Amino acid sequence: MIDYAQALQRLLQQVMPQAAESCLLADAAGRISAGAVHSPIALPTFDHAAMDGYALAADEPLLAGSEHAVSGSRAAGDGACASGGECCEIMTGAQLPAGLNSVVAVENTHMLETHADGTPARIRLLQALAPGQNVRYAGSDVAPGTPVLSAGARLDSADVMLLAALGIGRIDVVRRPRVAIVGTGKELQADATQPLVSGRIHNSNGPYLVAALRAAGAHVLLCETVDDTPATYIDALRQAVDAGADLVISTGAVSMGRHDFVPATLDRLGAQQLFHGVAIRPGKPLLCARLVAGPLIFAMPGTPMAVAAAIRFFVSPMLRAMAGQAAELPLHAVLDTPQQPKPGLRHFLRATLHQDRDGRLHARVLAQQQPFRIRPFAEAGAWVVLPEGAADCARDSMVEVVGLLHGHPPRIDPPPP
Ligand SMILES: Nc1nc2c(c(=O)[nH]1)N[C@H]1C(S)=C(S)[C@@H](COP(=O)(O)OP(=O)(O)OC[C@H]3O[C@@H](n4cnc5c(N)ncnc54)[C@H](O)[C@@H]3O)O[C@H]1N2
Ligand code: MOO
Repeated sequence: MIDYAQALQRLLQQVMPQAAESCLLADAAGRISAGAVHSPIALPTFDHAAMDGYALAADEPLLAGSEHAVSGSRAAGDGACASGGECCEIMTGAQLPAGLNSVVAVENTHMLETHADGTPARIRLLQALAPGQNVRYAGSDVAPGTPVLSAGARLDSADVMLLAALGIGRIDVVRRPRVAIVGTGKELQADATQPLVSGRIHNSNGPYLVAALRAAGAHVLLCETVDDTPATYIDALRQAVDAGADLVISTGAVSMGRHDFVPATLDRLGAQQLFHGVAIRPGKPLLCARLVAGPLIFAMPGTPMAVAAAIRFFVSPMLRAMAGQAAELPLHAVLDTPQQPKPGLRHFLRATLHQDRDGRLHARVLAQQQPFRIRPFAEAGAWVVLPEGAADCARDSMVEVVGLLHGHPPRIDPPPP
């Protein structure tokens, strides 16, 4: 049986980068940038006032008590103009009239006279004014040509704000990987709204996979449930291929039982197997292959935590590589709960995290780690990863932690009482 690193390497050798597509900026949050973006303009776009007050020409500091004749008034949105004198009323955001270079806030002035229409005619400074004070200069936030987004970046709302300010209304993003899900098992009751028939269970892997894959940025094409016969499975795979799937995920029937037909069926279909069985817990019987028609198939064990681990530690790195994203950097935490992992296996454990008073991150591996248990997964905020050679992990040893899904940071809970 191969180890995790070998399995991942085989998988990543199969990566085919996703094509790019153009996306409206309004729809871009959560998408992955397909290329670097450079600023087409300066930000701010012109020198403008940071305060409501008066714009003045100050080659050197203007003294407190100095008096200035006011002509004109500028508001945000007014076009460029030349100054009509030594001082002009100005509002926050208004372009500085040519020839004026400093702004005094209105509360730091005293109005001495007004024009006939009530607008300011003469003011006195109550404080000294330094040259350039209260002016936001063109390009001081972003100079034209500055890189503002790198290829492979996941766009968040802050990126949307920046790109919108730069007037970028469309952006090239990586096309969402298209995924088809096929759950196998005659125990799965198709209609979740009906009371369970004897021997049947509700399908939890299907809805989990739809939610997790969508949260990971994938487009879920279909989520089918089939029984334990090769014919229905093959039919569902055909549907997945016809729908244009880049990846197919099936669950169940990959282990040693008499009804575990998936490995032999994929063989019969001529699928090129990358691996079947990885030295991990949970999820050891995981099978990965390339279907003759093109897409990769992850044939996951049916056990719920085997599915969750396969998504997090195999599918997620694959999706990142397809999107041109670098491998994730894990966090590290102090282990509060000693562990005795089985030698030779990489363990993926459900855990909660908290920070101590010194800001150090701590991990508590949840007590019930059997792979059929779903409740501890729902309580967990992170995965703890213990590598194959971890031996006994004493309390206070440092362990690797990652969020429950890629692109989603681990959840940090309040410290336990
Ligand atoms: N003799 C051996 N038996 C088993 C071995 C082994 O090495 N030798 N490995 C065990 C391990 S580890 C795992 S994991 C499971 C994997 O089995 P399968 O991939 O064949 O999966 P199934 O038997 O179809 O299902 C396992 C389990 O999960 C439940 N299940 C299946 N699909 C769903 C679903 N969509 N939603 C919720 N639950 C589902 C299913 O009812 C079973 O309880 O094999 C061990 N056995
Ligand atoms: O690999 Mo299985 O999920 O341990 O039961």
